[in-house]
Amino acid sequence: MSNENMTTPDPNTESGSRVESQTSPRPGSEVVDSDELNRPKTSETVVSSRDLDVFYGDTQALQGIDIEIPKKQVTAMIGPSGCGKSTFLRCINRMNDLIDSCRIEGELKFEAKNVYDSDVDPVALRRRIGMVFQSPNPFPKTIYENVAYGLKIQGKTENMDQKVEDALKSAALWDEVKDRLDESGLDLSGGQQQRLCIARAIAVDPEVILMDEPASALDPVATSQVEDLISDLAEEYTVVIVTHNMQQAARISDKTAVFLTGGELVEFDDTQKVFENPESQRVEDYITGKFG
Ligand SMILES: Nc1ncnc2c1ncn2[C@@H]1O[C@H](COP(=O)(O)OP(=O)(O)OP(=O)(O)O)[C@@H](O)[C@H]1O
Repeated sequence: MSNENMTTPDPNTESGSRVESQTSPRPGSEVVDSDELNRPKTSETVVSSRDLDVFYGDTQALQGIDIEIPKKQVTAMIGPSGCGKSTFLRCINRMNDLIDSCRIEGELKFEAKNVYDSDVDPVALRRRIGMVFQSPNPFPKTIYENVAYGLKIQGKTENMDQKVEDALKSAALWDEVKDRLDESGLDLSGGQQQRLCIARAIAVDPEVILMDEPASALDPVATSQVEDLISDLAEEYTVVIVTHNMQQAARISDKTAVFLTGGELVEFDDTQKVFENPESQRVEDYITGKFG
């Protein structure tokens, strides 16, 4: 993904939000454990926060968030509308810097470094922590140029064709577009456009990919393709995904963080544990659809 895109919030991340209605069976019935996802468990933490508070003006959006996000796994953030999921996601690569009223207290580390230290360059940070938004937002350029753009910005132009091909293959899009690389990215279907945006994000070889409801604008077939892709991506990258869809969190994530109203992180654990045997009654009530 280009730096421009990574630093430009898509307005759609802030709008059109909805909580998917609960359907039977309970989301936990679809939990797939990490072994089935073919991901070895790692205890290495890549992103962590300690006592993180976030305010928009006088309104507190997140309260005292402590979390340790493991490397090369999928971590899902779920919870009712307005509980602060997107706010937390945007803290990780400092997208909230773009919001004047936003103030952050506490610690948020990427690897060993507090990302809010004064010597951290947010643009450089966003090269290592890419982002994919709710609505696919390809540039009005060719498919090839969409993927090559970030590489060009970074001056990584050697073996460009191969890098573009590799990114499109990693995004499970190559076979569908290899004969039309010179066509506009905007001519692709919605699901293809979202995979193109994922290819754009991974072309610059980030370590973490943040995804804010990446499938919510897609039809069921495209959603399923993107879900499969997210699972595959975790072999190479750390993925943090915000989703309103609890079944989706249960299907594709290793870890689940449940935020509840008031900006509290109420539970964070293995996805299977959260959906099948949560510690908190409030989480149990939320995932069984008693509120939210
Ligand atoms: N730019 C902003 N300015 C002021 N308040 C904001 C801003 N963005 C979010 N908020 C407020 O912060 C709180 C958390 O919002 P956030 O978007 O992080 O929640 P969310 O859980 O992602 O919600 P949703 O699921 O509806 O997308 C909400 O009360 C919201 O109104």
